Amino acid sequence: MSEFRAFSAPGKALLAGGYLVLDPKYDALVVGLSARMHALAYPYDLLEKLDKFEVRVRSRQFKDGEWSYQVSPESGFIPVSVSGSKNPFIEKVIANVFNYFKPNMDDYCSRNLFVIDIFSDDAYHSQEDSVTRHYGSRNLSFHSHRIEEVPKTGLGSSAGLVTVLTTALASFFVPNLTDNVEGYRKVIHNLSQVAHCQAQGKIGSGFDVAAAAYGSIRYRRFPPKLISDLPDIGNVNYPDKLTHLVDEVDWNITIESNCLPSGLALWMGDIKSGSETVKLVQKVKKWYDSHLPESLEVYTELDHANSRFMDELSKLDRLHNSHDHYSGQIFEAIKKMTLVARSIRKSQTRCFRKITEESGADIEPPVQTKLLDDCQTLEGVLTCLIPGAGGYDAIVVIATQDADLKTQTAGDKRFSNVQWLDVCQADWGVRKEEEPETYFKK
Ligand SMILES: Nc1ncnc2c1ncn2[C@@H]1O[C@H](COP(=O)(O)OP(=O)(O)OP(=O)(O)O)[C@@H](O)[C@H]1O
Ligand SMILES: C[C@@](O)(CCOP(=O)(O)O)CC(=O)O
Repeated sequence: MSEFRAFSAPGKALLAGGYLVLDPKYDALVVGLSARMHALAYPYDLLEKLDKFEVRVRSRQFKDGEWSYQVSPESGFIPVSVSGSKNPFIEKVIANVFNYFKPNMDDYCSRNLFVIDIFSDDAYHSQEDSVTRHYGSRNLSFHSHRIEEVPKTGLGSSAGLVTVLTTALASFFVPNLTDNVEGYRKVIHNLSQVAHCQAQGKIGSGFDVAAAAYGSIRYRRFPPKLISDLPDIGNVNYPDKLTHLVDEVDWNITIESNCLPSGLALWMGDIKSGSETVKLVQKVKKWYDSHLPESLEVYTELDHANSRFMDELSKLDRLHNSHDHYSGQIFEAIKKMTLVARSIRKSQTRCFRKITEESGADIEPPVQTKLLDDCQTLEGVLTCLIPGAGGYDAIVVIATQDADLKTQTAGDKRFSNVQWLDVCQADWGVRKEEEPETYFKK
């Protein structure tokens, strides 16, 4: 195989199931976004050292955005940095993809250098201190800071990176993957979950990786033990245990396509301040354990509201697919959905406010409740919510397709902290991008 090829994976917004989804008992709804992470894989190249592989990952939109690692079968494919700088997500992808495919040095003796360029769409990061450059047929932001220093908008950049990099790197070992991503989606997903979990310190539910791999879905997590039980990378048993986990083990996971009905639009507003998910999760866990059995009742109420929300969206989606979009029945269904969505939001707000007050984790602080209430007054809005872990990061508004929130909120002081991101729902997961040459700098 000697062709250039490109892949991309979507960002995410968790619309229902925050915190609960950390427990394999509860479902969550996550939508894939139009903002995507891209990987351009170059043809094989030759590295002078014939007893090693080298993976060179370049992310040129960020200062010092280049990471090179060498691996060899003798050392259990433990990546060794040769560029001096480290990126834990890239490192774990390399370790797992190599341990899974176990390439033989002899088969790759003149093809042992793998070069991959990463591009991320603008909505993932704050655009301050950046310049726009034409890159191929795209406009991309180039930042004057290193990746870790650029503020994120919370769209799941690490999950997108891990998933698209896993796909691109795997395409060196399985030539037919490029034209058959669908056939390898499960392997890509499972390997990406392992790598992301290891890089992140095993704290997340994996909903962001699942959305990067599959797009908009109803998601129920795998038992965390599946990954924590793996031996350390480098252990002689690691390759076999990993392969068994990826190919044979039943992950007991739910991944079902569940997207927003096509007549509705998702708006995502970035708020000019942020929250730290890890700290929020720690506080909520502590609250949950110390407030049983009452905390279980709160989770049960939340879960009930979340399930109703997902079911109503699915119902509306089915109706949309079987009717003319302007039929009276659709208008009636949207009107009904608006009422149902508002009662669901009331219930969610009551629960999140209670958790906020009792745990000290600002999941839905009063200013955010007020902002959501203000959004609710805008024309065409069905419902609004605080995505993911909540806090001060972002809001999501679900509106009819003709509602223009940018125009409605322009100059309105109530929304002065909100920056509407240029994203919409795009419910497909990782995929091949046609015309990889459109990524080349002219
Ligand atoms: N374009 C990129 N190039 C290289 N590394 C990246 C890129 N995007 C993300 N990363 C890696 O992912 C890290 C950010 O991951 P983190 O999980 O903190 O953010 P996130 O996934 O965007 O979070 P959230 O779930 O809140 O959206 C970066 O510090 C970097 O290591
Ligand atoms: C709190 C949690 O349930 C959601 C976090 O979502 P986000 O990263 O804030 O989009 C954690 C998780 O599921 O990984």
